[in-house]
Amino acid sequence: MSPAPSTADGPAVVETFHSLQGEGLHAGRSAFFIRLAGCDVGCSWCDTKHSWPQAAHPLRPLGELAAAASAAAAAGAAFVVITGGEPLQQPLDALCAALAAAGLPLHLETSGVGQPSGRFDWVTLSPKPHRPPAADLLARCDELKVVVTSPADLDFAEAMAAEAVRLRPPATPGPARLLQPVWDEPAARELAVAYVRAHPDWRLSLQSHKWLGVR
Ligand SMILES: C[S@@+](CC[C@H](N)C(=O)[O-])C[C@H]1O[C@@H](n2cnc3c(N)ncnc32)[C@H](O)[C@@H]1O
Ligand SMILES: Nc1nc2[nH]cc(C(=O)O)c2c(=O)[nH]1
Ligand code: SF4
Ligand SMILES: [Mg+2]
Repeated sequence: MSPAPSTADGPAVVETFHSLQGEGLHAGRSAFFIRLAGCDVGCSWCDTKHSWPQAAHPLRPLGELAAAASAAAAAGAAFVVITGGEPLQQPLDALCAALAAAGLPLHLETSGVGQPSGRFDWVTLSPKPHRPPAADLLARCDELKVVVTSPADLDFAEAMAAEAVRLRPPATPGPARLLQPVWDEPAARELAVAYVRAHPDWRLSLQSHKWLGVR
């Protein structure tokens, strides 16, 4: 009989699921999600507050997560999304190395608060005004996805986009620019829609999974 898998080498995980990417430039594509536990960023409108206490969630063995990602790949997932909680609050090198066995691109959803680690094919940075992101994430991210609750968030979004460009070598394209209205607030939706209509560098990101009622 083989020994029970060790959890000592795995991260604390809230949930894993196979759905469609609901947000950002890859919205609408089949994706396997790994939601890591732990976040101390404290966004008042966070839709995942149950993920905040890391110790409330079980450690999952790396081999089990890699096997789940491989099964999702066989079932049609086009990429793996590591989200949370705040994924940068756990070390990601070993997790990314283990997930390579599934052969899927790895995407990261992060606020940029924490210690950058791991190797990713796509980085979504959703910076928060009260906890500015690490400069290396801003310099490397593929998309900038700013949650909009008030007009000040639009100024913050422009400042983050300008900084992301400033931190890159000359003539390097900046990240894709997305505004995501905070969920279920019509005034925030109107603000984001009006801004994108007048600013062609920006595009709207809706949390389409919530509109669809899927995970
Ligand atoms: C739950 S967070 C996890 C990843 C990471 N902690 C972060 O904030 O980017 C996933 C995404 O959902 C966004 N988000 C969280 N709560 C939201 C809400 N109520 N409305 C719209 N977007 C939200 C975050 O800004 C982030 O882009
Ligand atoms: N379908 C779906 N797409 C998502 N994109 C980012 C998510 C997240 O919570 O990070 C998320 C999520 O929770 N569900
Ligand atoms: S950083 Fe992400 S997970 Fe943490 S509180 Fe903010 S939205 Fe929620
Ligand atoms: Mg979500």
